[in-house]
Amino acid sequence: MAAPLLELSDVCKSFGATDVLTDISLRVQPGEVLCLLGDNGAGKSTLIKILSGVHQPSSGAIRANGEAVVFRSPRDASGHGIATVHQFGGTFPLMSIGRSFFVGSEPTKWRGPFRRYDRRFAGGVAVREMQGLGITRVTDGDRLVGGLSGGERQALAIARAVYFGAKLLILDEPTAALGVKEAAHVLRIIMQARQKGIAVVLVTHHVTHAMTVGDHFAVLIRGSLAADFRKGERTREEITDLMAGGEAMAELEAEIEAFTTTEAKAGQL
Ligand SMILES: Nc1ncnc2c1ncn2[C@@H]1O[C@H](COP(=O)(O)OP(=O)(O)OP(=O)(O)O)[C@@H](O)[C@H]1O
Repeated sequence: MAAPLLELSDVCKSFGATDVLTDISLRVQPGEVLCLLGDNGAGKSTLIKILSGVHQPSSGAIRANGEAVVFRSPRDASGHGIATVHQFGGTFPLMSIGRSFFVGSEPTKWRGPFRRYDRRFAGGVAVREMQGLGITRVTDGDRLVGGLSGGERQALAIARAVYFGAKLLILDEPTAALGVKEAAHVLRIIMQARQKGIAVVLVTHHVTHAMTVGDHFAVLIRGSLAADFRKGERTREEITDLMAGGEAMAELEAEIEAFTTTEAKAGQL
């Protein structure tokens, strides 16, 4: 079997005296969707910041395609084909779709002192790539990003990452602020990326969304890897329990049961 696209071995991260991640070992294979699950504060953001070069591990190792790597900056990670898309697509509301698609590597036309940003080319490519992801309502690359819906912005950011050669997409809560239809569309786009052999690390609180597209699941509890399993190995209830730390859900159920019993007794008096 080929070396994993990305492999973490015993990665730990502390901020001062606070241990945020402890001994995280994980593998991401090409064309697989790894869902990173966990309650608030479990360490998901810290872990994806390590994968994307924003933070460096305090200890442990990272390998990309079997070779030891150190991501000192997001640029290092993107040099290895790792692209992160944040909740609102990380796009610029006051920029046109074309400009936002090419920001940092604007295409130009003409030469020497006449060299200009090629607005038509940029807009055309951005629209074509978004349409390729099923966003057919966007037909004008000069439209402002601010006028796009949340799902369309996610699609723009994903289309951009794929166009520039991402091999691993990190999607941070991509469906959190979306309605049902838009969320479904973003999940479809994730499946399209997967079909192209792109790996996806999907951070989400939505167990249903994770179960719809995930091949591989990692659950973090208080900075440790509480479970690492593949599709079909756990039920929805087991995953929800794990995410809530198990006892929390059991306690809540017991509380609700006690409350219902008391209410029922009071009603009988
Ligand atoms: N720079 C930092 N300095 C100190 N502690 C930090 C820092 N960054 C994160 N933490 C702590 O690490 C823990 C994990 O935070 P993190 O943001 O990674 O969790 P999360 O799983 O992404 O949570 P959420 O789902 O709420 O975004 C939290 O207790 C947080 O306070």
